[in-house]
Amino acid sequence: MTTNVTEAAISWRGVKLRNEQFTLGPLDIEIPRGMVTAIVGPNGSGKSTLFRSLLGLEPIREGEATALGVRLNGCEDESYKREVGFLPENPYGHENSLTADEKAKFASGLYPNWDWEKYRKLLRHFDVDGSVKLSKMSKGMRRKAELSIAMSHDPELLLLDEPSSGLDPFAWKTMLEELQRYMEPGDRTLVLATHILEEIRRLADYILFLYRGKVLGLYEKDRLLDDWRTLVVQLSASGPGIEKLDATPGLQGLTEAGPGLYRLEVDSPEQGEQYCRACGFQVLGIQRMELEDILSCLIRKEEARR
Ligand SMILES: Nc1ncnc2c1ncn2[C@@H]1O[C@H](COP(=O)(O)OP(=O)(O)OP(=O)(O)O)[C@@H](O)[C@H]1O
Repeated sequence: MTTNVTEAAISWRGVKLRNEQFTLGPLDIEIPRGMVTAIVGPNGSGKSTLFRSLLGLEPIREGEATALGVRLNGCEDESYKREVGFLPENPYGHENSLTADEKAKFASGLYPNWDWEKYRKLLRHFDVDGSVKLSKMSKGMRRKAELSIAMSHDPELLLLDEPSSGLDPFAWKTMLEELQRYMEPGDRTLVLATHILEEIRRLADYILFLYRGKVLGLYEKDRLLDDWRTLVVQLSASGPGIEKLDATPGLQGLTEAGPGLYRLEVDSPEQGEQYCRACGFQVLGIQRMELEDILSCLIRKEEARR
């Protein structure tokens, strides 16, 4: 799968990761550079596994994977990791006894671009006291501290696994502001896994849908929300039958909503509507689709294929 963006920050070709219970892939994806990509998918679809593979924590044994131009299979190139910031889904237990400042001190030794001023500014903006032990912080406070640390070397690639988990609405707003500021120079790439639709609406340029370890699609968010519509169509007893509906241009999903009444999910609504009218069907309504409905439709399609 390719986007229309020529340069990719992350590129997978036939990548497969496997353990006893789970297979992720094969993945063929290009995540565009300089953009925000949200990875969206139900629990257990492989979002965190995918992040771990980018950090070398899950070995890639099949396929070709590159990130920031570096080949990741068997990668010993630590310089790549200096350009990456990572916020894991769950905090690391072995860091519990550290204060945020102590963890930051450790990180400052790993990242040549570490910026103490940036770190302090982020802590101030998030209202976190860096002298408190991570284990003594509330869940949200720790999240904010760890996010500040992940961003303080101004990484070229920022990977955030459910960053807003535990954040209150004010902290969430601060996080959005900081992430938007991070993207401002134009050459940074942010990839985040999230279940928060509002976060996707506000931040994402692209959406990568994952389901049961498979990619259902990589879409430009604005196009996706513009293009996908629900058409409600009434068939008449004397007119053409349901088999005609199956040929609707851009048809993604079709459900019966009542006697002779059908709900069509389409990704080319104008052609779909024209076609339905030309067939003599009555188009009773056209509605934009929400992200969750688009994801449900893609999942139903994938389930039908399995
Ligand atoms: N139906 C299931 N029941 C139990 N475990 C599952 C199921 N489906 C997948 N898993 C497990 O989920 C793991 C993949 O999870 P991963 O953390 O990468 O997903 P995720 O998309 O980040 O999920 P979450 O949204 O819950 O954080 C696999 O190791 C697999 O064993």
